[in-house]
Amino acid sequence: MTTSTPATPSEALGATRPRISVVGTGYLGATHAAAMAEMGFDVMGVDSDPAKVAALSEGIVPFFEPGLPELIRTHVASGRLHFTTDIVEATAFADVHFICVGTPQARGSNAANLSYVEEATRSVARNLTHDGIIVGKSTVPVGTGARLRSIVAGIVPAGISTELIWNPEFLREGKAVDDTLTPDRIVLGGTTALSEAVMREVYAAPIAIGTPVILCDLPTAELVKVSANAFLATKISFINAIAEVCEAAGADVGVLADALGHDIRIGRQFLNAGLGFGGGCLPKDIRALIHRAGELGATKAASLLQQVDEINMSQRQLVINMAIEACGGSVLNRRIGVLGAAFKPLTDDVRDSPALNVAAALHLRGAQVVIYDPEASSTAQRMFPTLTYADSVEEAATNSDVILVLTEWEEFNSIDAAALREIVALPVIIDARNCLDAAHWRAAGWRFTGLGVAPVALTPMIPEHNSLSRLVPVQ
Ligand SMILES: NC(=O)C1=CN([C@@H]2O[C@H](COP(=O)(O)OP(=O)(O)OC[C@H]3O[C@@H](n4cnc5c(N)ncnc54)[C@H](O)[C@@H]3O)[C@@H](O)[C@H]2O)C=CC1
Ligand SMILES: O=C(O)[C@H]1O[C@H](OP(=O)(O)OP(=O)(O)OC[C@H]2O[C@@H](n3ccc(=O)[nH]c3=O)[C@H](O)[C@@H]2O)[C@H](O)[C@@H](O)[C@@H]1O
Repeated sequence: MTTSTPATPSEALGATRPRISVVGTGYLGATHAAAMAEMGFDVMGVDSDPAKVAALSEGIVPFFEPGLPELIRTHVASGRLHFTTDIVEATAFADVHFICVGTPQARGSNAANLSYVEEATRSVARNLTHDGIIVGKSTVPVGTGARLRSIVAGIVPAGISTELIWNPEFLREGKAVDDTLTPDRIVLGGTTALSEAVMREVYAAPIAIGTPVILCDLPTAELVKVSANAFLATKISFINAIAEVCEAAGADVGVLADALGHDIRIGRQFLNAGLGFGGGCLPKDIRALIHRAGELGATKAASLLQQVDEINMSQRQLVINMAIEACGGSVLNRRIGVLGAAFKPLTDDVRDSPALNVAAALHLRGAQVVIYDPEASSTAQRMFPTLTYADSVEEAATNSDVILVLTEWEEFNSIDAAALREIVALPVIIDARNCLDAAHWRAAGWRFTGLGVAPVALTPMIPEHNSLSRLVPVQ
């Protein structure tokens, strides 16, 4: 890199202020590009999908993410944010190149498919026209950064200096804008003094409000990310395992989770028992970690996470079985109203959605499944075109033999249970996200079942040999 003494870190890259490229403008990249523009940088988003680039260039976000369309429109209009399909244009424009392409689960394996990350990194490196920093943001198995470094070293044009560092992302869909503008932490793996200084300039806004910066080596940065997702997944499977005990013992997992959550060492978040986790990240990230840990001979992590995955997937089967049972042993020709298709509320993302998994499985068993989701009907329709989609809760519920609540959209809390009872064939509801007020539904005459709570009809069991039992009045 430039050896004279630069006034600012970005001047060392030959820029007055680093200009940013974001390669891959999906859920992560589009949000990151918009947030960088919001922080005052000139940004070019690059995507190989021309339709996505065309939409984003017009300020249209091709997926549902609260607050993102406004941010994109603002900065497309301000001229700070551009989109292109041309990597050559982006490498000529920018000094800091964020790699934000997908790392899906490989077909037929638990491993991550790294072909997109590798191709995106290669295309940046081979087209560099001036010194720059390549910043990996995609979630990758440990060891990927080191491998990419050697690839980059072999193809970067002569006379150009570049560094490759890793800066994993922790945003949640549905809260992506806030999470990007005000992250919990900024992890920087494998930086030199120069790249650290440039990244501190890039993240000056969140750093100024106290966001901690964690500097570490490349493998630690890669592992922080997948461990965070693995821990969140473990918390969810833990509570779902305890939910099974609660149900068997007549306890209430919701109350239990609230009580656990008061212990700040545990915390209440990610202790909602129910249908379990899905989405484009948690499932594939724990599987990639199982695979990588296995390759590294780290068998304890692999076997722990294997259990987490198995418990999680068994929740989907549990709900399928509950629906079959509610229909008297077979769902053939029974009408099932499904509320929710997205993998969680506030998104239209249906990648590995537990809701769609359950809905499709029941459809394959001969049920007439009608799905309503406030935002995800179109994405769900693209993935499962043979299922039937409704425009409202009422349409999905009409003549149903059972209703399944599979995504906890806020809207479902304001359903008038009494009015809905009038239009169903049978007033039976399974709340697989434990998000509804059971008392409200039962009072309106519904047979209501949640997960991790004992069936309401059970009478309390008091062992005869317990002398206190004589003191308990018989109801
Ligand atoms: N979605 C999320 O909430 C988060 C995702 N991540 C990670 O970020 C990465 C991206 O995830 P998503 O944004 O969800 O995926 P996505 O599938 O929504 O977006 C990836 C984008 O990259 C584009 N692309 C692929 N190869 C390309 C190339 N060579 N050049 C230019 N564009 C290319 C695709 O067309 C697509 O638009 C993954 O590793 C994921 O694990 C990390 C944190 C949060
Ligand atoms: O790597 C990623 O892509 C991201 O993955 C998750 O974010 P996200 O996939 O958007 O969704 P979460 O909010 O984590 O929810 C994941 C799944 O867990 C389920 N969940 C969540 C919480 C809970 O208590 N119970 C539960 O079943 C949700 O319904 C959902 O299906 C992480 O929370 C982010 O920090 C991370 O950046």
